[in-house]
Amino acid sequence: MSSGEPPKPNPLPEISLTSFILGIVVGLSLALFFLDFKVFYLYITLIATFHFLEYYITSKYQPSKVSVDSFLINNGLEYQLAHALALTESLIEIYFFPSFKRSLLPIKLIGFFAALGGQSLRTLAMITSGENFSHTIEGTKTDAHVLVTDGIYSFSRHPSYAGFFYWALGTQLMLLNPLSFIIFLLLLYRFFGRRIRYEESTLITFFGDRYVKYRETVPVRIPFL
Ligand SMILES: C[S@@+](CC[C@H](N)C(=O)[O-])C[C@H]1O[C@@H](n2cnc3c(N)ncnc32)[C@H](O)[C@@H]1O
Repeated sequence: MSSGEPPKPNPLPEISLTSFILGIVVGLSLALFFLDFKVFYLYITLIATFHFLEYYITSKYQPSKVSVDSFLINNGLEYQLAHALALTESLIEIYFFPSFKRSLLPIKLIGFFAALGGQSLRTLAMITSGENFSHTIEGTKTDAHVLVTDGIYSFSRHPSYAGFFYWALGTQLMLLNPLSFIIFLLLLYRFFGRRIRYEESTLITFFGDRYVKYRETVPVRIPFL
Protein backbone atom coordinates (compact mmCIF):
# COMPACT_ATOMS: atom_id res chain seq x y z
CA MET A 1 0.00 0.00 0.00
CA SER A 2 1.41 3.42 -0.91
CA SER A 3 0.67 6.64 1.00
CA GLY A 4 1.54 8.64 -2.13
CA GLU A 5 4.39 10.43 -0.31
CA PRO A 6 7.97 10.17 -1.66
CA PRO A 7 10.19 7.86 0.46
CA LYS A 8 12.03 9.69 3.24
CA PRO A 9 15.84 9.81 2.74
CA ASN A 10 16.48 9.34 6.48
CA PRO A 11 13.71 7.15 7.92
CA LEU A 12 14.43 7.39 11.66
CA PRO A 13 13.36 3.83 12.58
CA GLU A 14 15.70 2.39 9.93
CA ILE A 15 18.60 4.69 10.84
CA SER A 16 18.34 4.00 14.57
CA LEU A 17 17.91 0.25 14.04
CA THR A 18 20.92 0.05 11.68
CA SER A 19 23.08 1.98 14.18
CA PHE A 20 21.85 -0.23 17.02
CA ILE A 21 22.71 -3.41 15.07
CA LEU A 22 26.15 -2.08 14.09
CA GLY A 23 26.76 -1.25 17.77
CA ILE A 24 25.78 -4.77 18.79
CA VAL A 25 28.10 -6.26 16.15
CA VAL A 26 31.03 -4.16 17.43
CA GLY A 27 30.17 -4.99 21.05
CA LEU A 28 29.87 -8.73 20.40
CA SER A 29 33.04 -8.96 18.33
CA LEU A 30 35.02 -7.05 20.98
CA ALA A 31 33.51 -9.25 23.71
CA LEU A 32 34.77 -12.33 21.84
CA PHE A 33 38.24 -10.86 21.57
CA PHE A 34 39.56 -13.05 24.42
CA LEU A 35 39.05 -16.12 22.17
CA ASP A 36 41.59 -17.59 19.75
CA PHE A 37 41.89 -16.08 16.22
CA LYS A 38 41.36 -12.52 17.46
CA VAL A 39 41.89 -10.97 14.03
CA PHE A 40 38.65 -12.56 12.86
CA TYR A 41 36.68 -10.58 15.46
CA LEU A 42 38.79 -7.50 14.79
CA TYR A 43 37.83 -7.74 11.10
CA ILE A 44 34.13 -7.71 11.99
CA THR A 45 34.71 -4.72 14.29
CA LEU A 46 36.50 -2.87 11.47
CA ILE A 47 33.69 -3.53 8.97
CA ALA A 48 30.93 -2.42 11.37
CA THR A 49 32.94 0.69 12.33
CA PHE A 50 33.47 1.55 8.65
CA HIS A 51 29.73 1.43 7.91
CA PHE A 52 28.85 3.41 11.02
CA LEU A 53 31.41 6.12 10.13
CA GLU A 54 30.15 6.38 6.54
CA TYR A 55 26.73 7.46 7.81
CA TYR A 56 27.95 9.46 10.81
CA ILE A 57 30.55 11.52 8.90
CA THR A 58 28.13 12.10 5.99
CA SER A 59 25.44 13.32 8.39
CA LYS A 60 27.92 15.69 10.07
CA TYR A 61 29.89 17.01 7.09
CA GLN A 62 27.58 16.45 4.09
CA PRO A 63 24.21 16.98 5.81
CA SER A 64 22.44 17.93 2.56
CA LYS A 65 23.41 14.55 1.04
CA VAL A 66 22.86 12.12 3.92
CA SER A 67 20.39 9.29 3.45
CA VAL A 68 19.96 5.73 4.70
CA ASP A 69 22.16 4.66 1.76
CA SER A 70 25.07 6.58 3.34
CA PHE A 71 25.75 3.55 5.56
CA LEU A 72 26.99 1.96 2.29
CA ILE A 73 25.75 -1.42 3.51
CA ASN A 74 24.21 -1.97 0.05
CA ASN A 75 27.53 -1.11 -1.55
CA GLY A 76 26.98 -3.41 -4.54
CA LEU A 77 26.96 -7.17 -4.97
CA GLU A 78 30.69 -7.30 -5.69
CA TYR A 79 31.50 -5.65 -2.35
CA GLN A 80 29.20 -8.00 -0.44
CA LEU A 81 30.53 -11.09 -2.23
CA ALA A 82 34.12 -10.00 -1.59
CA HIS A 83 33.51 -9.79 2.17
CA ALA A 84 31.55 -13.07 2.12
CA LEU A 85 34.54 -14.68 0.39
CA ALA A 86 36.93 -13.21 2.98
CA LEU A 87 34.85 -14.56 5.88
CA THR A 88 34.51 -17.99 4.24
CA GLU A 89 38.22 -18.22 3.41
CA SER A 90 39.10 -17.24 6.96
CA LEU A 91 36.80 -19.84 8.53
CA ILE A 92 37.97 -22.63 6.18
CA GLU A 93 41.64 -21.86 6.83
CA ILE A 94 41.10 -21.55 10.59
CA TYR A 95 39.64 -25.07 10.46
CA PHE A 96 42.18 -26.71 8.12
CA PHE A 97 45.35 -24.65 8.75
CA PRO A 98 45.05 -23.32 12.31
CA SER A 99 48.79 -23.04 12.84
CA PHE A 100 49.18 -20.91 9.68
CA LYS A 101 46.40 -18.62 10.91
CA ARG A 102 48.16 -18.28 14.29
CA SER A 103 51.51 -17.38 12.71
CA LEU A 104 53.03 -14.29 11.03
CA LEU A 105 52.17 -11.71 13.70
CA PRO A 106 54.23 -8.95 11.96
CA ILE A 107 52.11 -9.34 8.77
CA LYS A 108 48.91 -9.17 10.84
CA LEU A 109 50.17 -6.01 12.55
CA ILE A 110 51.05 -4.40 9.19
CA GLY A 111 47.53 -5.29 7.97
CA PHE A 112 45.89 -3.89 11.09
CA PHE A 113 47.77 -0.58 10.88
CA ALA A 114 47.11 -0.35 7.11
CA ALA A 115 43.38 -0.80 7.79
CA LEU A 116 43.49 1.77 10.60
CA GLY A 117 45.48 4.23 8.46
CA GLY A 118 43.15 3.65 5.50
CA GLN A 119 40.07 4.30 7.63
CA SER A 120 41.65 7.51 9.01
CA LEU A 121 42.59 8.70 5.50
CA ARG A 122 39.05 8.13 4.22
CA THR A 123 37.40 9.81 7.21
CA LEU A 124 39.77 12.78 6.99
CA ALA A 125 39.00 13.13 3.25
CA MET A 126 35.26 13.20 3.93
CA ILE A 127 35.74 15.82 6.65
CA THR A 128 38.10 17.99 4.55
CA SER A 129 35.96 18.06 1.40
CA GLY A 130 32.72 18.74 3.31
CA GLU A 131 29.72 19.25 1.02
CA ASN A 132 31.95 18.76 -2.05
CA PHE A 133 32.08 15.06 -1.18
CA SER A 134 29.30 12.72 -2.26
CA HIS A 135 29.06 8.95 -2.33
CA THR A 136 27.95 9.09 -5.95
CA ILE A 137 29.92 10.95 -8.63
CA GLU A 138 28.16 14.21 -9.52
CA GLY A 139 27.49 14.48 -13.25
CA THR A 140 26.71 18.21 -13.21
CA LYS A 141 28.39 21.00 -11.28
CA THR A 142 26.36 22.92 -8.72
CA ASP A 143 27.25 26.55 -7.84
CA ALA A 144 28.34 25.42 -4.38
CA HIS A 145 30.81 22.80 -5.69
CA VAL A 146 34.38 24.08 -5.30
CA LEU A 147 37.69 22.37 -6.07
CA VAL A 148 39.32 21.11 -2.88
CA THR A 149 43.12 21.03 -3.00
CA ASP A 150 44.10 21.72 0.62
CA GLY A 151 44.69 19.55 3.71
CA ILE A 152 44.75 15.85 2.89
CA TYR A 153 43.88 16.73 -0.76
CA SER A 154 47.37 18.27 -1.08
CA PHE A 155 48.83 14.84 -0.24
CA SER A 156 46.50 12.66 -2.35
CA ARG A 157 44.02 13.77 -5.03
CA HIS A 158 41.74 10.82 -4.18
CA PRO A 159 42.29 10.33 -0.44
CA SER A 160 38.96 8.64 0.27
CA TYR A 161 39.67 6.07 -2.48
CA ALA A 162 43.27 5.57 -1.35
CA GLY A 163 41.95 5.17 2.21
CA PHE A 164 39.42 2.54 1.17
CA PHE A 165 42.08 0.72 -0.88
CA TYR A 166 44.47 0.39 2.11
CA TRP A 167 41.62 -0.36 4.52
CA ALA A 168 40.34 -3.25 2.38
CA LEU A 169 43.76 -4.75 1.64
CA GLY A 170 44.84 -4.23 5.25
CA THR A 171 41.93 -6.31 6.51
CA GLN A 172 42.95 -9.23 4.24
CA LEU A 173 46.60 -9.04 5.33
CA MET A 174 45.47 -8.96 8.94
CA LEU A 175 43.32 -12.07 8.37
CA LEU A 176 46.21 -13.82 6.52
CA ASN A 177 43.81 -14.52 3.64
CA PRO A 178 46.05 -15.11 0.58
CA LEU A 179 43.22 -15.82 -1.88
CA SER A 180 40.99 -12.92 -0.79
CA PHE A 181 44.00 -10.57 -0.73
CA ILE A 182 44.65 -11.26 -4.42
CA ILE A 183 40.97 -11.04 -5.36
CA PHE A 184 40.52 -7.78 -3.37
CA LEU A 185 43.62 -6.37 -5.10
CA LEU A 186 42.28 -7.18 -8.60
CA LEU A 187 38.77 -5.89 -7.82
CA LEU A 188 40.06 -2.69 -6.22
CA TYR A 189 42.32 -1.88 -9.18
CA ARG A 190 39.53 -2.52 -11.66
CA PHE A 191 36.97 -0.53 -9.64
CA PHE A 192 39.12 2.50 -8.79
CA GLY A 193 40.87 2.54 -12.21
CA ARG A 194 37.49 3.00 -13.93
CA ARG A 195 36.01 5.26 -11.29
CA ILE A 196 38.96 7.66 -11.14
CA ARG A 197 39.08 7.92 -14.97
CA TYR A 198 35.38 8.84 -15.09
CA GLU A 199 35.47 11.13 -12.02
CA GLU A 200 38.47 13.05 -13.35
CA SER A 201 36.76 13.59 -16.71
CA THR A 202 33.83 15.23 -14.86
CA LEU A 203 36.21 17.29 -12.70
CA ILE A 204 38.02 18.58 -15.80
CA THR A 205 34.65 19.60 -17.26
CA PHE A 206 33.79 21.38 -13.96
CA PHE A 207 37.13 23.06 -13.18
CA GLY A 208 39.10 22.96 -16.48
CA ASP A 209 42.82 23.82 -16.30
CA ARG A 210 42.75 24.15 -12.53
CA TYR A 211 42.00 20.44 -12.20
CA VAL A 212 44.51 19.51 -14.94
CA LYS A 213 47.26 21.38 -13.04
CA TYR A 214 46.16 19.86 -9.72
CA ARG A 215 46.27 16.38 -11.31
CA GLU A 216 49.81 17.02 -12.55
CA THR A 217 51.11 17.97 -9.11
CA VAL A 218 49.24 15.72 -6.63
CA PRO A 219 49.39 11.90 -6.96
CA VAL A 220 46.54 9.50 -6.17
CA ARG A 221 48.71 7.53 -3.66
CA ILE A 222 47.54 4.17 -4.98
CA PRO A 223 50.49 2.59 -6.83
CA PHE A 224 50.06 2.61 -10.66
CA LEU A 225 46.88 4.76 -10.57
C1 LIG B 1 33.11 9.68 -3.52
S1 LIG B 1 33.65 11.35 -3.65
C2 LIG B 1 35.38 11.00 -3.83
C3 LIG B 1 36.25 12.20 -3.74
C4 LIG B 1 37.72 11.91 -4.06
N1 LIG B 1 37.84 11.15 -5.28
C5 LIG B 1 38.39 11.19 -2.93
O1 LIG B 1 38.82 10.03 -3.13
O2 LIG B 1 38.50 11.76 -1.84
C6 LIG B 1 33.14 11.76 -5.28
C7 LIG B 1 32.77 13.22 -5.50
O3 LIG B 1 33.84 14.04 -5.09
C8 LIG B 1 34.01 15.10 -6.03
N2 LIG B 1 35.45 15.45 -6.00
C9 LIG B 1 36.48 14.63 -6.20
N3 LIG B 1 37.66 15.26 -6.05
C10 LIG B 1 37.33 16.54 -5.74
C11 LIG B 1 38.10 17.70 -5.43
N4 LIG B 1 39.42 17.66 -5.40
N5 LIG B 1 37.42 18.85 -5.16
C12 LIG B 1 36.07 18.88 -5.16
N6 LIG B 1 35.29 17.83 -5.44
C13 LIG B 1 35.91 16.67 -5.72
C14 LIG B 1 33.57 14.55 -7.36
O4 LIG B 1 33.03 15.57 -8.20
C15 LIG B 1 32.51 13.53 -6.97
O5 LIG B 1 31.20 14.03 -7.10
